[in-house]
Amino acid sequence: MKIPGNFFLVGLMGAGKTTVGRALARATGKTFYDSDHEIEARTGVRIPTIFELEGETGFRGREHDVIAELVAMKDIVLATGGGAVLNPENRANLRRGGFVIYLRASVDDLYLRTAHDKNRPLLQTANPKQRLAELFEARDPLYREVADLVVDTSRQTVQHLTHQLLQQLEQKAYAHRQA
Ligand SMILES: Nc1ncnc2c1ncn2[C@@H]1O[C@H](COP(=O)(O)OP(=O)(O)O)[C@@H](O)[C@H]1O
Ligand SMILES: O=C(O)C1=C[C@@H](OP(=O)(O)O)[C@@H](O)[C@H](O)C1
Ligand SMILES: [Mg+2]
Repeated sequence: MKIPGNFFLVGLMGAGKTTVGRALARATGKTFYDSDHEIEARTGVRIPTIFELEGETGFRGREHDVIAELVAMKDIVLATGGGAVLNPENRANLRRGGFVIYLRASVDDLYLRTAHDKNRPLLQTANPKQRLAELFEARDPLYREVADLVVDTSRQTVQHLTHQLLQQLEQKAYAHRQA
């Protein structure tokens, strides 16, 4: 069954937005985008380099512009960066442009999934688990504010999550305001 519209994934670092988003795009026949990958493709440098050269403010400006462009496209799956929801304009753009899925996970799981990775500048601190807990506290309400669907990803494989999402989206997407 072809499910109409765009799907946008939000959630913290390590929630699986990039991984599940890619699998969901493949399963639905939609085109996959990742706002971080798009920023890297356009600038020719990795995310940590943008943070070094332009600070978080510079990165957020680029993220805003990329998201504003991508939400206007048709039939895509977009994995956003974990901080995309901080900007009210991004939140409005995401809500306007498609069906928003919040991938949720425990701080323990988020930590295990991101601990090895040096490409997340916000977690290069003395206590990354504590940082994740603070970000969870600050952002969970914002993810909930934009979400049409909240999915708990803890102790679930990417394959199972994708299957579960497909089932729920087939049911819900038709009733969605955008359909
Ligand atoms: N449901 C899951 N179970 C186990 N590992 C996962 C799951 N989802 C993602 N991962 C792993 O966690 C890491 C971060 O995933 P990623 O898709 O980059 O998250 P995000 O884009 O939300 O930051 C990757 O190594 C990925 O393979
Ligand atoms: O949470 C954040 O503020 C960020 C999350 C990252 O994306 P992922 O959520 O895909 O890791 C990336 O956009 C950047 O490092 C900032
Ligand atoms: Mg990602």
